Formats: sequence, C-alpha cells, structure tokens
Amino acid sequence: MIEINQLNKKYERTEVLNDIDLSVSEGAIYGLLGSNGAGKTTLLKIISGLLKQNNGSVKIDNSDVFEQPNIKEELQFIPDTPFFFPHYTIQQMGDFYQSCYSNWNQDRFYQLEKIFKIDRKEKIHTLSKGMQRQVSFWLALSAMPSYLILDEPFDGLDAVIRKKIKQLLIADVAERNMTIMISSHNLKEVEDICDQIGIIHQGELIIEKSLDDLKSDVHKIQVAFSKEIDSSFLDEFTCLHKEKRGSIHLYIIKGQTFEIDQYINKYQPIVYDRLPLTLEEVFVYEMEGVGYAIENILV
Ligand SMILES: Nc1ncnc2c1ncn2[C@@H]1O[C@H](COP(=O)(O)OP(=O)(O)OP(=O)(O)O)[C@@H](O)[C@H]1O
Repeated sequence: MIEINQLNKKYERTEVLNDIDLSVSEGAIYGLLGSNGAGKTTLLKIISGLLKQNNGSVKIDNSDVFEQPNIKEELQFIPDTPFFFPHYTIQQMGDFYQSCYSNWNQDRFYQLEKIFKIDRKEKIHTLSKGMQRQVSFWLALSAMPSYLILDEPFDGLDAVIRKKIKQLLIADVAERNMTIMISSHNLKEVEDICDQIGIIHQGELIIEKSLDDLKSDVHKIQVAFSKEIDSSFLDEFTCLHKEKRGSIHLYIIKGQTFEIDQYINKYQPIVYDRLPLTLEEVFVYEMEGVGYAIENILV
C-alpha cells in the first residue's frame, strides 16, 4: 500500500506540492491527473524515492521510501523520458536489470520479446521514441515489481501498442496484485484502466474519487411536472448542477438510485428520465462543485 500524509515539496523557495494526502491500496490502479506543471512528476519521483519531500511522509508497505533499497527492489518507475545506457542493446540492458533486481524473470523477458516484436539484440538508441518506451515497459515488467509508477506512459504510443500495454498491466494486477500509479493530463487515456482517479492542480490534490463511486453515485435526471414545483425540490440530495430548458428541469445530483426514484415519484412527474453520464461529465460537475472548471485543468 502507498500512503502519503501531509506531503509538501519546495524547489528552492517555490512550493510545488502542498499538503498532499493520498493512499493507493494494493492491487489498485490510481490515475493521477493534472495539467502541465501541476506537480505530477514531482510527486511520482518522491513516491519512487528519487526526490525527498520537505515535510510529511511517504510510506510503501509501512516503510519510508527515500534511500531504501528494499523498497526500490519492489518498485519500478518509468519516467516520461526513459533512460538507457548509451549504445546498449535491449539484451545488455536486461542483463543490467537482472544484476540489480532479485525478482528479475528471464523467461518473462523472453516472452515479452514476442509481444513487443522487437529484436532484443537491437541497440536501443537506434529505435524510435515509441519503441524505446516499449523497451522501458519490457524491462520494468520483467523485473516483476510490486509497484509500478508510470509518468505519462502512453505519450507517443500508437493505439495498438497502447492497448497491448494496458492489457499487460491489467494482467499483472490481476495475477500478481501489482499496484500501479499512472500520471496523465488526459482523463480519456486512463479512465479505462484506473479504479481511482485523483486530480492535482497547482500542487494540491483537489479531488479524489473511486470510479465505482463516480459511476454509481452521480445521476443526470430530467423531470417535468404538470404544475410548478417548490424551490426546495431535491434539496435533500447534493445537487451539483441544475438548469431549466422550457418545462424540463435538468439536475445532476448525488445519491442512491432507489432513494432518488422514491423521492421524485412522490411528486408525480409527467416526465422522469435518468440519463447516462460519461466519466468526463461526472468530473465536470464534481469539479464545478469544488469551485474549478475542468477545462482549465485538464485538456
Ligand atoms: N528541478 C526543478 N527545479 C525547480 N523547479 C522545478 C523542478 N522540477 C519541476 N519544477 C517546477 O515544479 C512544478 C511542478 O513540476 P512537475 O514536473 O512536477 O509538473 P507535472 O505535473 O509533471 O508537469 P508536466 O505535465 O508538464 O510534466 C512546475 O512549476 C515546475 O516548473
């Protein structure tokens, strides 16, 4: 489990992370979303033990992470610009990983060659950017980490490879209970694999939600009545948004479906529809609720 408490980070005098509290359960896939400069890379580097926070704690399986070789054995960080030794082949890089990580699985390394379809005798610097990114996944997954920290991992990958890599990640979570954190500035890119999403803005975690909650808890409804309804209608539910289009009232509300149905049916509506919401819409309304406009934060 990853647990972050009251974390602060400054670069010189500039505060870039402010009182971050966040936890990721074992076997979960957490999407950390935010625009350029929000603080995602800094947070992921602190979680990976590459940078040290100024205040607060970061614990993985109850241990601090900074300068802790035991935790680093279990964790792989893929940065937004992967690093390889100059002129190394994939095989040579694999040999180096094998000497560093005791869980290294040589069979898996060979199996992944068939999946990525890149010859392991290739020199990495001769490969395209997208192919080099695949090599970084290939090496990281062969090290059989318990924790995989990914900084903008899908940038520059084509749709086919992206899908293949997502399948590999999901399989490792299902089979080995691997825990993943993924940063992205694009909700659509990660919504299909994450089970929890946090949005970071100017160094603050402004909203955090499990996707199950998001999808089950928020409803878009439209209702119409034969006569005017009083202004307290739906007051006992949290209303994220309301508007009137002619005689139709549109509401985005939070609550249990059966309670909402029961409440509304008492008013004998002449129209009552519950409409599906996309995840993006849910975030738009949730973030309006906490005073942010999503288009200013995510692209
Ligand atoms: N080494 C550094 N020294 C000083 N300031 C830094 C350093 N690294 C990052 N920053 C600043 O910290 C803030 C957060 O940067 P960070 O790279 O963590 O954001 P990010 O969310 O990953 O952005 P992006 O999506 O553009 O990669 C930015 O204002 C950035 O300018």
